[in-house]
Amino acid sequence: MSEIIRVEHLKYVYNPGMPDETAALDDVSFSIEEGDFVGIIGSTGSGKSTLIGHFNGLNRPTSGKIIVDGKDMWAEGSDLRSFRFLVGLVFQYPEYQLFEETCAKDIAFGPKNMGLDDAEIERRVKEAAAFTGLSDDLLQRSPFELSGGQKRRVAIAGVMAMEPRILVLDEPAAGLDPEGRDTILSQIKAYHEKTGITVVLVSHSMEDIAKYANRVLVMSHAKVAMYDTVEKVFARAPELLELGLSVPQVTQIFLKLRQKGLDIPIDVYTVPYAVKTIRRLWQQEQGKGGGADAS
Ligand SMILES: Nc1ncnc2c1ncn2[C@@H]1O[C@H](COP(=O)(O)OP(=O)(O)OP(=O)(O)O)[C@@H](O)[C@H]1O
Repeated sequence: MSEIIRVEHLKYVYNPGMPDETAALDDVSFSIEEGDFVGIIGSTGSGKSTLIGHFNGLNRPTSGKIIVDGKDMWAEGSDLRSFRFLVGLVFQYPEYQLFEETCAKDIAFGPKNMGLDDAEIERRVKEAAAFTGLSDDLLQRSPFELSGGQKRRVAIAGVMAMEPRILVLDEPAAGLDPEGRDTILSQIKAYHEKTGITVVLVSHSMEDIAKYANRVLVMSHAKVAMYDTVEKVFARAPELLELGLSVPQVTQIFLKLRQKGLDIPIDVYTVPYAVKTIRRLWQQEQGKGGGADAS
Protein backbone atom coordinates (compact mmCIF):
# COMPACT_ATOMS: atom_id res chain seq x y z
CA MET A 1 0.00 0.00 0.00
CA SER A 2 1.15 3.53 -0.63
CA GLU A 3 0.48 6.73 1.21
CA ILE A 4 -2.36 8.83 -0.23
CA ILE A 5 -2.64 11.63 2.35
CA ARG A 6 0.03 13.05 4.61
CA VAL A 7 -0.65 15.80 7.11
CA GLU A 8 2.46 17.46 8.50
CA HIS A 9 2.44 19.72 11.56
CA LEU A 10 -0.91 21.14 10.57
CA LYS A 11 -2.13 24.16 12.46
CA TYR A 12 -5.36 26.00 11.77
CA VAL A 13 -6.54 29.10 13.55
CA TYR A 14 -10.00 30.66 13.16
CA ASN A 15 -10.18 34.45 13.43
CA PRO A 16 -6.43 35.01 13.99
CA GLY A 17 -5.60 38.13 15.98
CA MET A 18 -9.24 38.58 17.07
CA PRO A 19 -10.55 38.22 20.62
CA ASP A 20 -12.30 34.99 19.59
CA GLU A 21 -9.17 33.47 18.02
CA THR A 22 -9.45 29.64 18.14
CA ALA A 23 -6.72 27.14 17.36
CA ALA A 24 -8.88 24.38 15.89
CA LEU A 25 -5.88 22.24 14.89
CA ASP A 26 -2.54 22.30 16.62
CA ASP A 27 0.49 20.41 15.29
CA VAL A 28 -1.49 17.59 13.71
CA SER A 29 0.58 14.98 11.85
CA PHE A 30 -0.44 11.59 10.45
CA SER A 31 -0.75 9.76 7.15
CA ILE A 32 -3.36 7.61 5.45
CA GLU A 33 -2.54 4.64 3.23
CA GLU A 34 -4.41 4.26 -0.04
CA GLY A 35 -7.34 1.86 0.36
CA ASP A 36 -7.75 2.37 4.10
CA PHE A 37 -11.10 3.06 5.75
CA VAL A 38 -10.28 5.59 8.45
CA GLY A 39 -12.78 6.60 11.09
CA ILE A 40 -12.29 9.99 12.74
CA ILE A 41 -13.81 10.45 16.17
CA GLY A 42 -13.51 13.06 18.90
CA SER A 43 -15.67 15.11 21.19
CA THR A 44 -17.57 18.15 19.93
CA GLY A 45 -15.25 20.95 18.88
CA SER A 46 -12.13 18.75 18.82
CA GLY A 47 -11.36 19.78 15.23
CA LYS A 48 -12.70 16.93 13.07
CA SER A 49 -14.60 19.04 10.52
CA THR A 50 -11.80 21.59 10.33
CA LEU A 51 -9.35 18.77 9.64
CA ILE A 52 -11.27 17.13 6.81
CA GLY A 53 -11.92 20.54 5.25
CA HIS A 54 -8.17 20.57 4.56
CA PHE A 55 -8.24 17.39 2.49
CA ASN A 56 -9.71 19.05 -0.59
CA GLY A 57 -8.41 22.56 -0.08
CA LEU A 58 -11.52 24.06 1.49
CA ASN A 59 -9.43 25.16 4.46
CA ARG A 60 -5.95 26.54 3.96
CA PRO A 61 -3.48 25.63 6.73
CA THR A 62 -2.33 28.45 8.99
CA SER A 63 0.91 26.48 8.96
CA GLY A 64 1.99 22.95 8.09
CA LYS A 65 1.43 20.87 4.99
CA ILE A 66 -1.24 18.74 3.34
CA ILE A 67 0.24 16.30 0.88
CA VAL A 68 -2.21 14.37 -1.30
CA ASP A 69 -0.98 11.69 -3.66
CA GLY A 70 2.56 12.94 -3.16
CA LYS A 71 1.76 16.56 -4.03
CA ASP A 72 1.90 19.48 -1.61
CA MET A 73 -1.55 21.04 -1.95
CA TRP A 74 -0.48 24.59 -1.17
CA ALA A 75 2.89 24.62 -2.96
CA GLU A 76 3.39 27.47 -5.40
CA GLY A 77 1.72 26.75 -8.74
CA SER A 78 -0.33 23.88 -7.35
CA ASP A 79 -3.63 23.21 -9.14
CA LEU A 80 -6.29 23.22 -6.41
CA ARG A 81 -8.98 22.05 -8.83
CA SER A 82 -7.15 18.75 -9.36
CA PHE A 83 -7.26 18.11 -5.60
CA ARG A 84 -11.00 18.75 -5.58
CA PHE A 85 -11.43 15.96 -8.14
CA LEU A 86 -9.09 13.67 -6.23
CA VAL A 87 -10.87 14.12 -2.90
CA GLY A 88 -14.65 13.92 -2.76
CA LEU A 89 -16.00 15.66 0.32
CA VAL A 90 -19.51 14.95 1.60
CA PHE A 91 -20.52 17.65 4.07
CA GLN A 92 -22.81 17.24 7.05
CA TYR A 93 -26.45 17.26 5.90
CA PRO A 94 -25.41 17.33 2.20
CA GLU A 95 -29.06 17.08 1.10
CA TYR A 96 -29.39 20.84 1.67
CA GLN A 97 -27.24 21.30 -1.42
CA LEU A 98 -29.54 19.43 -3.78
CA PHE A 99 -31.12 21.80 -6.26
CA GLU A 100 -31.75 20.13 -9.63
CA GLU A 101 -35.20 19.10 -10.86
CA THR A 102 -34.41 15.37 -10.83
CA CYS A 103 -32.12 13.20 -8.73
CA ALA A 104 -30.33 11.98 -11.88
CA LYS A 105 -29.45 15.59 -12.78
CA ASP A 106 -28.22 16.26 -9.27
CA ILE A 107 -25.92 13.23 -9.36
CA ALA A 108 -24.72 14.24 -12.85
CA PHE A 109 -23.83 17.77 -11.73
CA GLY A 110 -20.26 16.98 -10.57
CA PRO A 111 -19.29 14.78 -13.54
CA LYS A 112 -20.71 17.44 -15.89
CA ASN A 113 -18.52 20.05 -14.26
CA MET A 114 -15.55 17.81 -14.90
CA GLY A 115 -16.26 18.15 -18.63
CA LEU A 116 -17.06 14.45 -19.20
CA ASP A 117 -19.10 13.31 -22.23
CA ASP A 118 -22.76 12.30 -21.92
CA ALA A 119 -22.18 8.54 -22.15
CA GLU A 120 -19.58 8.65 -19.37
CA ILE A 121 -21.84 10.84 -17.23
CA GLU A 122 -24.71 8.40 -17.69
CA ARG A 123 -22.49 5.44 -16.76
CA ARG A 124 -21.33 7.19 -13.61
CA VAL A 125 -24.83 8.22 -12.56
CA LYS A 126 -26.04 4.62 -12.94
CA GLU A 127 -23.10 3.20 -11.02
CA ALA A 128 -23.38 5.73 -8.18
CA ALA A 129 -27.14 5.13 -8.00
CA ALA A 130 -26.49 1.38 -7.71
CA PHE A 131 -23.97 1.93 -4.90
CA THR A 132 -26.51 3.99 -3.00
CA GLY A 133 -29.54 1.82 -3.77
CA LEU A 134 -31.47 4.41 -5.81
CA SER A 135 -33.94 2.91 -8.28
CA ASP A 136 -34.45 4.18 -11.87
CA ASP A 137 -37.86 5.48 -10.86
CA LEU A 138 -36.38 7.44 -7.98
CA LEU A 139 -33.69 8.93 -10.24
CA GLN A 140 -36.36 10.59 -12.35
CA ARG A 141 -38.10 12.17 -9.36
CA SER A 142 -37.41 15.52 -7.75
CA PRO A 143 -35.05 15.23 -4.76
CA PHE A 144 -37.56 17.32 -2.83
CA GLU A 145 -40.13 14.50 -2.97
CA LEU A 146 -37.82 12.04 -1.22
CA SER A 147 -37.36 10.99 2.40
CA GLY A 148 -34.43 12.34 4.41
CA GLY A 149 -32.41 9.14 3.99
CA GLN A 150 -33.05 9.00 0.24
CA LYS A 151 -32.03 12.64 -0.21
CA ARG A 152 -28.85 11.95 1.73
CA ARG A 153 -28.08 9.02 -0.59
CA VAL A 154 -28.62 11.19 -3.68
CA ALA A 155 -26.13 13.72 -2.31
CA ILE A 156 -23.56 11.01 -1.55
CA ALA A 157 -24.09 9.46 -5.01
CA GLY A 158 -23.29 12.87 -6.53
CA VAL A 159 -19.84 12.79 -4.92
CA MET A 160 -19.28 9.10 -5.77
CA ALA A 161 -20.10 9.89 -9.42
CA MET A 162 -17.03 12.11 -9.53
CA GLU A 163 -15.01 8.93 -8.89
CA PRO A 164 -12.65 10.47 -6.36
CA ARG A 165 -9.63 8.49 -5.12
CA ILE A 166 -10.53 9.49 -1.58
CA LEU A 167 -14.08 9.81 -0.28
CA VAL A 168 -14.40 11.92 2.87
CA LEU A 169 -17.71 12.00 4.71
CA ASP A 170 -18.64 14.21 7.66
CA GLU A 171 -21.22 12.38 9.81
CA PRO A 172 -23.04 10.80 6.83
CA ALA A 173 -25.58 9.12 9.11
CA ALA A 174 -26.35 12.14 11.32
CA GLY A 175 -30.02 12.67 12.06
CA LEU A 176 -31.20 9.40 10.46
CA ASP A 177 -33.14 6.65 12.24
CA PRO A 178 -31.23 3.42 13.06
CA GLU A 179 -32.37 1.74 9.84
CA GLY A 180 -31.35 4.74 7.71
CA ARG A 181 -27.97 4.87 9.47
CA ASP A 182 -27.29 1.19 8.82
CA THR A 183 -28.35 1.46 5.18
CA ILE A 184 -26.05 4.37 4.42
CA LEU A 185 -23.05 3.10 6.36
CA SER A 186 -23.34 -0.40 4.88
CA GLN A 187 -23.53 1.10 1.40
CA ILE A 188 -20.39 3.14 2.05
CA LYS A 189 -18.63 0.01 3.33
CA ALA A 190 -19.70 -1.99 0.25
CA TYR A 191 -18.54 0.87 -2.00
CA HIS A 192 -15.17 0.84 -0.24
CA GLU A 193 -14.86 -2.92 -0.65
CA LYS A 194 -15.86 -2.89 -4.32
CA THR A 195 -13.81 0.08 -5.46
CA GLY A 196 -10.88 -0.15 -3.05
CA ILE A 197 -10.85 3.65 -2.74
CA THR A 198 -9.75 5.34 0.46
CA VAL A 199 -12.61 6.33 2.76
CA VAL A 200 -12.41 8.80 5.65
CA LEU A 201 -15.50 8.93 7.81
CA VAL A 202 -16.15 11.33 10.66
CA SER A 203 -18.55 9.95 13.24
CA HIS A 204 -19.64 10.54 16.81
CA SER A 205 -20.36 6.84 17.17
CA MET A 206 -17.55 4.54 18.30
CA GLU A 207 -19.87 1.66 17.50
CA ASP A 208 -20.15 2.72 13.84
CA ILE A 209 -16.42 3.29 13.56
CA ALA A 210 -15.67 -0.11 15.07
CA LYS A 211 -18.07 -1.72 12.63
CA TYR A 212 -16.94 -0.04 9.42
CA ALA A 213 -13.41 1.39 9.70
CA ASN A 214 -10.09 -0.43 9.88
CA ARG A 215 -8.16 2.48 11.41
CA VAL A 216 -9.27 5.09 13.91
CA LEU A 217 -8.01 8.61 14.42
CA VAL A 218 -9.06 10.08 17.75
CA MET A 219 -9.06 13.88 18.00
CA SER A 220 -8.98 15.72 21.30
CA HIS A 221 -8.62 19.47 21.82
CA ALA A 222 -7.19 20.22 18.35
CA LYS A 223 -4.68 17.37 18.52
CA VAL A 224 -4.44 13.73 17.50
CA ALA A 225 -4.83 11.68 20.69
CA MET A 226 -4.59 8.23 19.06
CA TYR A 227 -4.22 6.84 15.56
CA ASP A 228 -4.14 3.11 15.14
CA THR A 229 -6.03 0.00 14.12
CA VAL A 230 -9.53 -0.41 15.56
CA GLU A 231 -8.30 -3.25 17.81
CA LYS A 232 -5.42 -1.23 19.26
CA VAL A 233 -7.56 1.84 19.88
CA PHE A 234 -10.19 -0.23 21.69
CA ALA A 235 -7.49 -1.82 23.80
CA ARG A 236 -7.16 1.72 25.24
CA ALA A 237 -10.83 1.93 26.16
CA PRO A 238 -10.20 3.52 29.60
CA GLU A 239 -8.41 6.42 27.90
CA LEU A 240 -11.25 6.77 25.39
CA LEU A 241 -13.69 7.12 28.27
CA GLU A 242 -11.43 9.71 29.89
CA LEU A 243 -11.54 11.68 26.62
CA GLY A 244 -15.32 11.75 26.99
CA LEU A 245 -15.95 9.28 24.17
CA SER A 246 -18.58 6.64 24.59
CA VAL A 247 -17.30 3.16 23.83
CA PRO A 248 -19.66 0.33 22.86
CA GLN A 249 -21.62 -1.19 25.75
CA VAL A 250 -20.01 -4.56 25.28
CA THR A 251 -16.56 -2.96 25.71
CA GLN A 252 -17.76 -1.23 28.87
CA ILE A 253 -18.96 -4.53 30.32
CA PHE A 254 -15.59 -6.17 29.67
CA LEU A 255 -13.87 -3.15 31.18
CA LYS A 256 -15.97 -3.43 34.36
CA LEU A 257 -15.25 -7.17 34.64
CA ARG A 258 -11.55 -6.46 34.30
CA GLN A 259 -11.74 -3.79 36.99
CA LYS A 260 -13.29 -6.46 39.21
CA GLY A 261 -10.15 -8.52 38.81
CA LEU A 262 -10.98 -10.84 35.91
CA ASP A 263 -8.05 -11.38 33.59
CA ILE A 264 -9.83 -10.59 30.32
CA PRO A 265 -9.00 -8.52 27.25
CA ILE A 266 -10.71 -5.17 26.66
CA ASP A 267 -10.16 -4.85 22.91
CA VAL A 268 -13.71 -6.16 22.57
CA TYR A 269 -16.11 -4.02 20.63
CA THR A 270 -18.51 -6.28 18.80
CA VAL A 271 -20.98 -8.72 20.27
CA PRO A 272 -19.78 -11.72 18.16
CA TYR A 273 -16.19 -11.08 19.26
CA ALA A 274 -17.31 -10.79 22.87
CA VAL A 275 -19.19 -14.10 22.65
CA LYS A 276 -16.12 -15.79 21.14
CA THR A 277 -13.92 -14.36 23.88
CA ILE A 278 -16.28 -15.49 26.65
CA ARG A 279 -16.44 -18.96 25.13
CA ARG A 280 -12.63 -19.16 24.97
CA LEU A 281 -12.27 -18.00 28.58
CA TRP A 282 -14.95 -20.45 29.67
CA GLN A 283 -13.19 -23.32 27.90
CA GLN A 284 -9.87 -22.36 29.51
CA GLU A 285 -11.56 -22.36 32.90
CA GLN A 286 -13.19 -25.73 32.24
CA GLY A 287 -9.84 -27.07 31.02
CA LYS A 288 -8.31 -26.19 34.37
CA GLY A 289 -11.06 -27.98 36.24
CA GLY A 290 -11.38 -31.08 34.06
CA GLY A 291 -12.92 -29.69 30.86
CA ALA A 292 -16.46 -29.27 29.62
CA ASP A 293 -17.84 -28.02 26.35
CA ALA A 294 -19.15 -24.47 26.54
CA SER A 295 -20.88 -24.48 23.18
N1 LIG B 1 -16.26 29.14 11.36
C1 LIG B 1 -15.71 29.13 12.58
N2 LIG B 1 -15.32 30.26 13.19
C2 LIG B 1 -14.74 30.25 14.41
N3 LIG B 1 -14.49 29.13 15.12
C3 LIG B 1 -14.86 27.96 14.57
C4 LIG B 1 -15.49 27.90 13.27
N4 LIG B 1 -15.74 26.59 12.98
C5 LIG B 1 -15.29 25.88 14.04
N5 LIG B 1 -14.77 26.70 14.99
C6 LIG B 1 -14.17 26.29 16.26
O1 LIG B 1 -13.06 25.44 15.98
C7 LIG B 1 -13.02 24.33 16.87
C8 LIG B 1 -13.08 23.03 16.09
O2 LIG B 1 -14.35 22.97 15.44
P1 LIG B 1 -14.76 21.76 14.47
O3 LIG B 1 -16.10 22.09 13.92
O4 LIG B 1 -13.66 21.49 13.53
O5 LIG B 1 -14.86 20.56 15.52
P2 LIG B 1 -15.61 19.17 15.36
O6 LIG B 1 -14.77 18.18 16.09
O7 LIG B 1 -15.90 18.90 13.95
O8 LIG B 1 -16.96 19.44 16.16
P3 LIG B 1 -18.41 18.76 15.99
O9 LIG B 1 -18.26 17.34 16.45
O10 LIG B 1 -19.26 19.55 16.90
O11 LIG B 1 -18.80 18.86 14.54
C9 LIG B 1 -14.18 24.53 17.84
O12 LIG B 1 -13.68 25.19 18.99
C10 LIG B 1 -15.13 25.43 17.08
O13 LIG B 1 -15.89 26.24 17.97
